[in-house]
Amino acid sequence: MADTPVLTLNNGITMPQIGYGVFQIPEADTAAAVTSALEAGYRSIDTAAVYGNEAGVGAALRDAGIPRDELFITTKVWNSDQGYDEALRAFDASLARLGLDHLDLYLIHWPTPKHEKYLDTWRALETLYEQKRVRAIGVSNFFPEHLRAVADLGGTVPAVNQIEVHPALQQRAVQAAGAELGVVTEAWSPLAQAGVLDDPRVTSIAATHDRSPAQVVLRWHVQQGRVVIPKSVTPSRIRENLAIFDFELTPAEIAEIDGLERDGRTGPHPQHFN
Ligand SMILES: NC(=O)C1=CN([C@@H]2O[C@H](COP(=O)(O)OP(=O)(O)OC[C@H]3O[C@@H](n4cnc5c(N)ncnc54)[C@H](OP(=O)(O)O)[C@@H]3O)[C@@H](O)[C@H]2O)C=CC1
Ligand SMILES: O=C(O)C(=O)[C@@H](O)[C@H](O)C(=O)CO
Repeated sequence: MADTPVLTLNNGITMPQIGYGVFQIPEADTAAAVTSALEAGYRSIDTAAVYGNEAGVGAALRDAGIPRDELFITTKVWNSDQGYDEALRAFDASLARLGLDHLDLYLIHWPTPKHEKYLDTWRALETLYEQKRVRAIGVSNFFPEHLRAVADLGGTVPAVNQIEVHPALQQRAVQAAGAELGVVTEAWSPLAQAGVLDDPRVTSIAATHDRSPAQVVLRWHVQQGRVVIPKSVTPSRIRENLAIFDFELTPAEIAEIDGLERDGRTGPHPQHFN
């Protein structure tokens, strides 16, 4: 297994700092893509019920024969399954598709504030956690007010908030609110779906280190303590994205990449996505 650094979550369990994301990989291609990732050394896989490819992830896991305790598998409850009973049922369906008997991390995919169900959904995740069917529970696309509302329930604090973060959208207020509560930030679309890789500031830093632009952007994330889950279906890129733990950006280089911020959201806005 590749020597991937881990972060310790607020319940004491560890999570690899890099994982492999499978959004937009068709179900028919998912097993092969995940197999490439596992062969490259990834042990953390990020999927979601709505991606429609949990069964492909499960097939690759079964074929790989890697001991279950070396894997870290995340999936997410979709918006239409929010609510206490609905989320419990959605969890069972995801586990069945994955062919697993427990998950490492289960996330509420979006707060969908209009429906006002995310607190009930959170209580369902707490039940699953208490039953030891999932090793950690968290949220995704939560703004500070959603995080605080969950924390104010007085039960389990989310271990992770998976949000869109990349050089063009840094979400510092959301990250700070999470840090205050002990919530690790996991960056989705960490490469801005490749939209920041040809910026001259990134390519110049990459040339200095004899690395690719993607490696520089992923390194910018991990040096700031975030988990990253880049997606690629290209085996050489899958390997390249994992090879980011043997070089270091200087504080000036980090600051230069910080300068790419431009409110460059690529996905839906959490306040309006239901
Ligand atoms: N919680 C949420 O709401 C969301 C979660 N996610 C999660 O985050 C993961 C990653 O996000 P995603 O939107 O896929 O975007 P990424 O930022 O990971 O970018 C993926 C794109 O970058 C390309 N790419 C990957 N590596 C390289 C490289 N080394 N050099 C050049 N291009 C590269 C890929 O191309 P190619 O595949 O052709 O190689 C693909 O087009 C998802 O798969 C999913 O797991 C994503 C969106 C929302
Ligand atoms: O990829 C995800 O995890 C998402 O939630 C979104 O990208 C979402 O599915 C979407 O694309 C809605 O248009």
